[in-house]
Amino acid sequence: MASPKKKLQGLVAATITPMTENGEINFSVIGQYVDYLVKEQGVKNVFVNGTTGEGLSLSISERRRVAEEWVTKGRNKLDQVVIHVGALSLKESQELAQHAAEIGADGIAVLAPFFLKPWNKDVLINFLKEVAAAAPALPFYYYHIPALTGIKIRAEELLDGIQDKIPTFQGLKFSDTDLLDFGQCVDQNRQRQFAFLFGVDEQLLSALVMGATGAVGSTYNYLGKKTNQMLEAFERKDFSVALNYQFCIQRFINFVLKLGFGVSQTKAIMTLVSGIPMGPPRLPLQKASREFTDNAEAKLKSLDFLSFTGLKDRNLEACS
Ligand SMILES: CC(=O)N[C@@H]([C@@H](O)[C@H](O)[C@H](O)CO)[C@@H](O)CC(=O)C(=O)O
Repeated sequence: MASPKKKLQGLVAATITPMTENGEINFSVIGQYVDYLVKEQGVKNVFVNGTTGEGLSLSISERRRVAEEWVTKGRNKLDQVVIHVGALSLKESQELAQHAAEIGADGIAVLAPFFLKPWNKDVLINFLKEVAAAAPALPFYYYHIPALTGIKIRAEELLDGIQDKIPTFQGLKFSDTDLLDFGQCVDQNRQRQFAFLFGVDEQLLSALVMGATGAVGSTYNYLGKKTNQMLEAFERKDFSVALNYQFCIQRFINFVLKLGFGVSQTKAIMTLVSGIPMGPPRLPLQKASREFTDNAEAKLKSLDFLSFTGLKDRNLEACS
């Protein structure tokens, strides 16, 4: 069984994989990226090679190198580095899981294989179990993201008895809006010390009420500080302040969702806010348009999410 080390909690940034203009991974900025998350956003956990990190668009050797870079650069700075090792091939997933253990990662996460699909819970568990067994000392997280995998097996069902099959099972990364399913995962596992990590940033407050112990998301790369303020307000039971923060964050996410928001746009926003060049995404994704970035920048400024003295006086819709 995995050593019951520190529980993964609080905000976890779903990391972006920085790329150069010609589509190669830009390893050279990852150290700077770690410092930015810790110092500017107060985020000390990362989820590497997931959706935001374009993990499934990288080669296996690239995924290994990205994981190594985050573990190395995060040493003594980050609390936990969790590596997503899901793949369509069980062998590749096992190789990545073993590699994560060798380099000293703090945990692994796996999503459901989504081309040749597991059609029921038992088959999916068998797949996850084989991957987890390749890294028997590492905490294992299931990455539930049905809108992208097309696997609709409810997380509640999957969690039922999961530790009997996967002794290293430590938690769930729940990237879905079904709060009934999420709530039941928490409710039915109260006796267990699982981490329940919510993955829909614009709905995090509702998930905290349901018992989320943390959150993994793309926006914590650049809205980590604001979201941490929401978590702090929730902790001290100042719910109206927490709601105010959530509404503010929603105003931004709602705005960009209407423009068309995904990994490419996350890269553009993060470049703008952090000043660290994240580069373009890899095909089949397309670079965010200039128009998108300009609109996102104006919105960030109007919400006071990006320092800009010009608007401060009018403070159109600033959040505090
Ligand atoms: C579909 C998707 O990309 N969801 C994001 C959210 O953080 C999402 O960007 C945010 O809630 C805005 O909708 C995360 O759940 C993804 C994630 O954690 C990952 O990159 O692994």
